Amino acid sequence: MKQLDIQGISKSFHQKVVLANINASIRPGEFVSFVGPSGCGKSTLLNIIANIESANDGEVLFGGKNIADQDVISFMPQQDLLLPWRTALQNIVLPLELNGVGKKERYKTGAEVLRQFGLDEYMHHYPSSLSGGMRQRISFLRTYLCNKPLMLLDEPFGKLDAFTKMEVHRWLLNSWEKGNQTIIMVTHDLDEAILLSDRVFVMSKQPSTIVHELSVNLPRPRKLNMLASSEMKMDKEELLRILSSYLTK
Ligand SMILES: Nc1ncnc2c1ncn2[C@@H]1O[C@H](COP(=O)(O)OP(=O)(O)OP(=O)(O)O)[C@@H](O)[C@H]1O
Repeated sequence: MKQLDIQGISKSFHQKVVLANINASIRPGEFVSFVGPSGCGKSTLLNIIANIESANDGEVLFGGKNIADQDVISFMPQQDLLLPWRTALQNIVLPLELNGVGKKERYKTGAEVLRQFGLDEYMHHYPSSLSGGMRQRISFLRTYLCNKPLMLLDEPFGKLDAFTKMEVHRWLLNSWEKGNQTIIMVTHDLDEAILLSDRVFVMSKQPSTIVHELSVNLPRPRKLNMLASSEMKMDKEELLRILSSYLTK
């Protein structure tokens, strides 16, 4: 059963073809990643799914209907877009506020997720006094608290050090495996793509299309120690082989 259907998406900027006929079907509750060379159009594809950019050709359907007509997406873009006049806590509770959740309840929820992320000490800090990695985690939590059926994440953890990234991966796996949210993530980190995803789509250089689809061999529930497993190694070798063959073309 498919939930999200990306059908024949093409996109050009100034007569230059960036995306050329992208097709992918994603099941409800699936976690998929897109990887590919820098500048191949991964963010552009997410922007089109989120209806921030329009495609020149093709359409994106959710449940068989145009996704642009439905309120089903939460989106974490590469730039954190935190509101500078709001503290970390006030930033992450914004989606709850927009959904009419009362002040006491939204601050309680916000404080709890900040605590789980080890950021409670910074809850009353403004974005300008936070590190890039902290801002990225706040931005992720704000997106997560939108609680929509489809979450789009554009390089969500690229600024985190290895240790913090592991903690966030553990948290995300745990919370996502309990729910039924569909996630599409763009990342440059192949270990991250394999550890978290059900499938990894590989995109080629421009004009970019999907050149490979890896069905990840790791069982669910995923654990961080699977990073050292033979299945992980096998999947990573497959991705590296495909990526390197397209990089030289
Ligand atoms: N609004 C725009 N106007 C003109 N060109 C654009 C615009 N947005 C993106 N591009 C171009 O489209 C191409 C794809 O950009 P995009 O940011 O989608 O790539 P990406 O794969 O996400 O890159 P990275 O991995 O480095 O983040 C690039 O050549 C970029 O310059």
